[in-house]
Amino acid sequence: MSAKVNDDLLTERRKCEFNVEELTNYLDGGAQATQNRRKLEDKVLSTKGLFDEVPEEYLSHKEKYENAVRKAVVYYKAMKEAEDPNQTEQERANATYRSLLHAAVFKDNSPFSLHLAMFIPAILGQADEEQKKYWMKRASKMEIIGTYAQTELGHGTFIRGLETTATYDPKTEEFVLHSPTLTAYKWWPGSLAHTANYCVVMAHLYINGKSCGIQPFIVQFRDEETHQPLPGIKLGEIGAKLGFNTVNNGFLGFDQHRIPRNRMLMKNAQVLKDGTFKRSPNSKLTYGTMVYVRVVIVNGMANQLARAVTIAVRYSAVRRQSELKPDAGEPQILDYVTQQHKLFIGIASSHAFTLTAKWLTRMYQKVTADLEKGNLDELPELHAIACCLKAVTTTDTSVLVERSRTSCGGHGYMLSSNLPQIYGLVTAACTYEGENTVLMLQTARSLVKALEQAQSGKRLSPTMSYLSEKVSSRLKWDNSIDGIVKGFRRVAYGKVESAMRSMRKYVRSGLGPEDAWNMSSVQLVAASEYTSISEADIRQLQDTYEDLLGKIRPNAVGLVDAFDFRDQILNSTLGAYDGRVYERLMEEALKSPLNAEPVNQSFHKYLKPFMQGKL
Ligand SMILES: CCCCCCCC/C=C\CCCC(=O)SCCNC(=O)CCNC(=O)[C@H](O)C(C)(C)COP(=O)(O)OP(=O)(O)OC[C@H]1O[C@@H](n2cnc3c(N)ncnc32)[C@H](O)[C@@H]1OP(=O)(O)O
Ligand SMILES: Cc1cc2nc3c(=O)[nH]c(=O)nc-3n(C[C@H](O)[C@H](O)[C@H](O)COP(=O)(O)OP(=O)(O)OC[C@H]3O[C@@H](n4cnc5c(N)ncnc54)[C@H](O)[C@@H]3O)c2cc1C
Repeated sequence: MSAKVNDDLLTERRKCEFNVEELTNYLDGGAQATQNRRKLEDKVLSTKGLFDEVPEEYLSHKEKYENAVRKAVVYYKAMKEAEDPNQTEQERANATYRSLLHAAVFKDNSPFSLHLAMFIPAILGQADEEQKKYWMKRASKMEIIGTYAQTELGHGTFIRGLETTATYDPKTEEFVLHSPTLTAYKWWPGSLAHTANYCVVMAHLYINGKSCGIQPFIVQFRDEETHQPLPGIKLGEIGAKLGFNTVNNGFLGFDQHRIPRNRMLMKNAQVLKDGTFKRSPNSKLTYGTMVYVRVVIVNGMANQLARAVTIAVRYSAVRRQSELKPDAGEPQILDYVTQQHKLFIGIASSHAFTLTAKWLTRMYQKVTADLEKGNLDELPELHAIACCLKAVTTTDTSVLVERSRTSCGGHGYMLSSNLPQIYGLVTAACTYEGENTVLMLQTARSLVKALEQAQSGKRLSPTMSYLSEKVSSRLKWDNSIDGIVKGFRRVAYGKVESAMRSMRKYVRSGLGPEDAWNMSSVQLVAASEYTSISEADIRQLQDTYEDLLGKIRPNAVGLVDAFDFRDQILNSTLGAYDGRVYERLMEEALKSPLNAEPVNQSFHKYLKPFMQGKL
């Protein structure tokens, strides 16, 4: 018999003014896609051994990792077995695109996440056809587990400053990988410490003493039978972190470690047997895996934000507190306009990020197809837009998830609410795959070039076209949709123009271009933040903001129900569909090992002698 649903939630669901299932179908890409996703979730989540008897927050650092590896193998097998052979690749991708299935199993991400998120994409994007065929067979069957090892102890942002060397030895037709300094150690790659046995290493290639730039190499670093580190390889775990504590981020040092010539991934650049180096058509093609993951991150943010606001909105419908009017009883905290202001922007932003992610994914697929035909024309724009959207969506999501947590008061601070863990996951994305400030400056670099082109009369790409609009500074915009769009474009134009004017002022004062850039960089970052506003996203804005909040209020629970996250995926005492928050908070509290006995041994060992003055 299912538990009784909280009365307030029942009332909220009765007063919803739209068809929740229709919105769920829209978000999934159609009723069939919803059905496929639910079928996949049913199958996988019914697998034995996927869930923790003891909440993982009560395990040690080592136990958490070992438990996560146990679950990862069960989960991966369940996902493989659940695949519907009659589905197309696209249908399969759609079924997982919106699903946060892994979140039901891993509150703090999986030790396999880098294998799927970067190792396989790096092979697909950087290997030549023969290499792709061999390595994809092994990687897709999980015969090997890989990661992506680029960041070093001393360098993360500045890829051209990476110190790991790969020196070609034509006599043996091998590369010698070496970490010349401590700061050259690879540091951060997920799964690197104890899980993976292969990695794609980004290293500085030298041939006959000449630098050939940063190139990708596929490197085995653990024996496939014994899992022992190979000779010349130093490995370890980097330690406890704010989050990602089951991702097994590690360090790796090379000591003159030799690999065969065919282990350099040679889709873009090649090294022939005699050491002849054939350059890539564009050295930045080596950075392609990062562009791909930045695109994936935008969609990931939409889903994680939807999860957090689902928890917070449902809790806000159940929680009653304080007094809005005398003698009227305690209201639902969702009736406070401040609470609506905190949470409804999160619902809207999640939808905006979903639409943006779909648009960006289509752009990525088009540019990638062009690259296969040797057409690199739109690569710079894809890079600039991917940098901007990754930075803006991760920053906004981190702010909005933290706001969801604090809007739930003390219970939002409980790990059993899952809001702290979701925050830990999303805030990491402000740093990984390119720290956000650095990425915004990459976008700024493209904006400045575009404005210079516009001022010399050249045509601009669609996403930069606002820089060529002769927009009168005396523009009067009303609060119609078109007026708001025009307003954003005017502000965005003004910010780029102001940053550029500032740089020219510094150059006229005698500064070099690099120092002028640095002095104007705060303005340049601000100018980039406006690139991601596009007409489609803000067409829904209405005249006045408070009116809009009032219109959304009766539909708030319906809107988050439409995200269609099952309780196992929310993994939250505050966000369950039935709203039994207090019973769930108590159930989870009683799982604490400290509650196994009424008097803890520390009383007799320390407290009692201390209070009796005997310590
Ligand atoms: C909840 C979300 C789930 C998502 C799933 C994720 C799960 C996995 C979890 C964690 C994974 C994390 C993995 C990592 O973090 S991997 C390491 C990531 N590291 C980085 O991103 C490093 C960032 N740094 C850079 O990208 C570069 O150093 C740089 C900042 C771009 C600078 O590069 P460089 O110095 O070489 O170039 P310049 O600035 O001099 O610019 C020269 C021109 O090159 C163009 N450019 C630069 N990069 C690219 C690119 N990627 N593609 C195309 N073009 C590029 C640049 O625009 C300049 O062009 P111009 O014409 O202006 O000269
Ligand atoms: C959870 C997590 C998982 C990760 N997983 C991986 C992985 O699997 N594989 C991998 O290779 N890496 C991984 N990383 C590493 C990540 O890619 C780097 O942390 C990131 O690229 C930033 O580099 P850094 O940490 O060296 O910071 P730095 O590059 O030292 O930057 C430090 C600060 O300096 C500022 N700064 C640096 N350069 C500039 C500039 N040009 N202009 C203005 N400001 C600047 C930045 O804004 C930043 O705030 C992971 C990181 C995290 C947090």
